[in-house]
Amino acid sequence: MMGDMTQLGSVMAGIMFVWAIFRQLFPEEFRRDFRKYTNKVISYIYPYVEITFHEYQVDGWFERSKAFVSIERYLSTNSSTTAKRLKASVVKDTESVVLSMDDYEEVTDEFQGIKIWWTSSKNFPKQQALFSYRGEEEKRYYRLTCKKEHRDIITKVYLKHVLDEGKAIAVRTRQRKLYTNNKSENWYGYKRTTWSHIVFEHPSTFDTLAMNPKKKKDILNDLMTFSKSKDYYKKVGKSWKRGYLLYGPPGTGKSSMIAAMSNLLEYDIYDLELTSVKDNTDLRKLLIDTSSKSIIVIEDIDCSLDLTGQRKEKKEESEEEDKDPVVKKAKGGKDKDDKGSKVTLSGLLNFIDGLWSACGSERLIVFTTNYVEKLDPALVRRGRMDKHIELSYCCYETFKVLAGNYLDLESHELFATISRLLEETNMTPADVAENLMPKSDEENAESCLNNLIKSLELAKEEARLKAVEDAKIKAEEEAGKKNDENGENVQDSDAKLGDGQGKC
Ligand SMILES: Nc1ncnc2c1ncn2[C@@H]1O[C@H](COP(=O)(O)OP(=O)(O)OP(=O)(O)O)[C@@H](O)[C@H]1O
Repeated sequence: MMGDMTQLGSVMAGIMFVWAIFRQLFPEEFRRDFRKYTNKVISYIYPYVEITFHEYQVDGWFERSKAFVSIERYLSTNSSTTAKRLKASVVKDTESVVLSMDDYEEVTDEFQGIKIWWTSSKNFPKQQALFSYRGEEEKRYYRLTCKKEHRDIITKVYLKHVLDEGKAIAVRTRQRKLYTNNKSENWYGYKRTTWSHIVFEHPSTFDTLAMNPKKKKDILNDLMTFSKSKDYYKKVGKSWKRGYLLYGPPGTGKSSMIAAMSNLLEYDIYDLELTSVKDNTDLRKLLIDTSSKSIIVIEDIDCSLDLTGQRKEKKEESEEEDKDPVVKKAKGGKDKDDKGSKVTLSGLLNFIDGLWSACGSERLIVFTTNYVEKLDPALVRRGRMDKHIELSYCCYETFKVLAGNYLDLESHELFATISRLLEETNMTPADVAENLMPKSDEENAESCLNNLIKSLELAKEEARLKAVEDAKIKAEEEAGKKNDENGENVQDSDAKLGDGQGKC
């Protein structure tokens, strides 16, 4: 053993000696040329092609290359069963463990009968810098090797397949987020609005959503067609986005539908609070900061800003405030200089379909309102809000979905009474759902249905009394008008929710 060690030591010493002589005799330039030519010769006879994908792009210090990330995801599904050494990492966005092949591992892949070898490796920095930055750290890379004759199919078809598949895996495994905008101030006092997010987990789906089945199917088809229409939008020269206007009384399922849309398409949600947006520039910045595959929601658009179709009148009122005719301070009217939102209708229209709106793709823009008739027609015209969806009071079809969800009931003898009562009175799906929920262990499906019947009868009676009261007030007003020779201006009371609204 001692003898072997001595022998090995003398061999090593010999090699070092020869290397030192070689370095002295042949300067660095010569060695570089030598390497260049040997590489050339080898490339003639070497039957393989190698493509390297670095983790960080030359011009991107801190951002990992998208191709590298996609390949990592793609290989993680492949390599976790074939590679012998795996590396586990927790992905920040998903907080789930992702297994990928460890450095210096090799896995093989097969595509259309072609064999492809993937290796992972890293380069080390030449010297350790005092202040390390991205360029001086270890540089990881993946290397693809394939036979020369397969070069075309690998570069033109296989790589696209890997990148697409990697992206799809990332979408499948990511956790969706719910973003909201807040005012923030950086260390030098500059105020701007930024997005903050939480993980989005909402149980609402199109299965649990109670509405007319035909209408639901139509919306589902529309959404699915949209999500698969990338090429179509490109062909017709439109940016890949679609506007939805959801309107109806409170508690009819507008928010539930947005959650169901997000769960169906696996999109993030950006819940935009317009009153916190300083001005149009701020709004544009927020838009640029949104990602693709997302739903941008502005809830209660009629309350967010005054966009009620009275632009001309507002123009006169607000001329001193701003040159733009529709500048209006946020609801609650705050000081113009600082707190109030100066977002204008034109700013909002630009947000929806201006040039900037084309950055990012595969996006839904959803407005919700309880008072559709109050919105400026320009805001909701087709092309901007492509699909107008009315969510209305509970009808029998809606009730049947809720009864299935809440009580596991498909039919019951009390259904006929409920059907009749629903035709005679207005009750939101939220209220129907509340009545169907068992409140104690003693309650069963039948007692819940009876609770609903009682509530419906009560609501019917209340509506009758209110109608009598309204008729009385109206009659008094008419009489007052007649008596008043000067014709005092009596304002109409606000339209009551649900009056004249259809169901389903
Ligand atoms: N169509 C529906 N299908 C299933 N559940 C519903 C439906 N409508 C309302 N609900 C139930 O009522 C609750 C409130 O509904 P939701 O918040 O979606 O109504 P909304 O129309 O957005 O109300 P608002 O205008 O006040 O925001 C939901 O959490 C859900 O449980």
